[in-house]
Amino acid sequence: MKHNKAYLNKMDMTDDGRQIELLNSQAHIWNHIFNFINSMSLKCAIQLGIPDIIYKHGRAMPLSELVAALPINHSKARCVYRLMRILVHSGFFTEEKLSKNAKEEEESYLLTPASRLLLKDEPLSVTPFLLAMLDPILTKPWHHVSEWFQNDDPAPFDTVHGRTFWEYAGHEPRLNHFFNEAMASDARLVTKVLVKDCKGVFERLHSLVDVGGGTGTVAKAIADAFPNLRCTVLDLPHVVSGLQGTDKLNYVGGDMFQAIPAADAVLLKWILHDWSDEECIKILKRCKEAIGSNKEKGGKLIIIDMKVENQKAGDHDESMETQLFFDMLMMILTIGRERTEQEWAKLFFDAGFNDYKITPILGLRSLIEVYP
Ligand SMILES: C[S@@+](CC[C@H](N)C(=O)[O-])C[C@H]1O[C@@H](n2cnc3c(N)ncnc32)[C@H](O)[C@@H]1O
Ligand SMILES: O=c1cc(-c2ccc(O)cc2)oc2c(O)c(O)ccc12
Repeated sequence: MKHNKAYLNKMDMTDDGRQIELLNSQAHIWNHIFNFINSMSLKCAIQLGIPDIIYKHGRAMPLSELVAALPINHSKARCVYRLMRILVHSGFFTEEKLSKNAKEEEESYLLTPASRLLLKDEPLSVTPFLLAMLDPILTKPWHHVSEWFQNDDPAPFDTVHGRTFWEYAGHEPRLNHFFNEAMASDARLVTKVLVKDCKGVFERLHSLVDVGGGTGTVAKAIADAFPNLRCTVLDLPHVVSGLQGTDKLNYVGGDMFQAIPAADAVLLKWILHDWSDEECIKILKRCKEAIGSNKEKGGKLIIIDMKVENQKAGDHDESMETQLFFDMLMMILTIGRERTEQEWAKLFFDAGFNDYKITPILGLRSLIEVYP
């Protein structure tokens, strides 16, 4: 009889070893079952305004003062400590003991860098994304993934809502607004890095089209930072309708699968990960037509998206997990995916581009320049 290695290892194990493994496995499963408790506890803290209340307090905030400042029913006062305890554990607040009186001490809370990014008036706030992601419109599709595996819908979002994510946003002002606000807050963060650390990428350009550029946060900042550069934002008509351009920035409502206005460079930020390889090649071919073949004039495509690493056995690093989360998000909401360098290269060459350069400058995302 043949045994595989894992089976033989099990045979070698002592009773104690087997028991430890069993209990560890149970804990591992519990952590996965209860993962949603972290997101939902954070959502509750945001809805109650806890980060902003602690921020306004200006120093470590005692639990009793936090409870008094919260818009809650008095009978729930004792539960605030339990909510704060899990959020301290997950790194959103730090806790210190302050003396309450001569005999007693009391827990007091401070913000951490992560909760600062959740403040309402923080320009780079991730709160719009958190509220959008945890809204039932976007959580419901996750309950239908196995059903989707058995039908021929493009994504679980379509299974639940009967239309694509983009069609839904076009008809539901609430999702459209939430999503565009969330994208704009991310765009502010990315633009800060682009304008500071990637000047060379834009310096020789005279015109740029931001394809799927949303409400124009990135294009506006680039147009302001580079005086010789005129920018166009191309997005779906419901996204750009009513937006006012300037002499350096104009909005075009249209469809990137049909035509992209001509320019020295085309920017695609968080666009290609929404689409399958076939759709990406269509978009890339439209981009190539828009920039022509004049590499000397600086003609190029600028992509901001993730480059995922090939997963190795035993690889448990946090950034890999975040990239896997985004890949799943794209599968559930859109028909897209996150790609490895080999997958990116294949798309570029299949669409007729000649060369590319990847600069991993934006945390988990990269700036990819692609040349005709
Ligand atoms: C994930 S968002 C990225 C927005 C923006 N580039 C950013 O990163 O902040 C994708 C954008 O593509 C736009 N989009 C979807 N389908 C499109 C199409 N066929 N033509 C033009 N834009 C489209 C959406 O409206 C949305 O603004
Ligand atoms: O539905 C989403 C959500 C995101 C997202 C969520 C949280 C963040 O902090 C950042 C981004 O990004 C998306 C995206 O890039 C996309 O192309 C489609 C949908 C979503």
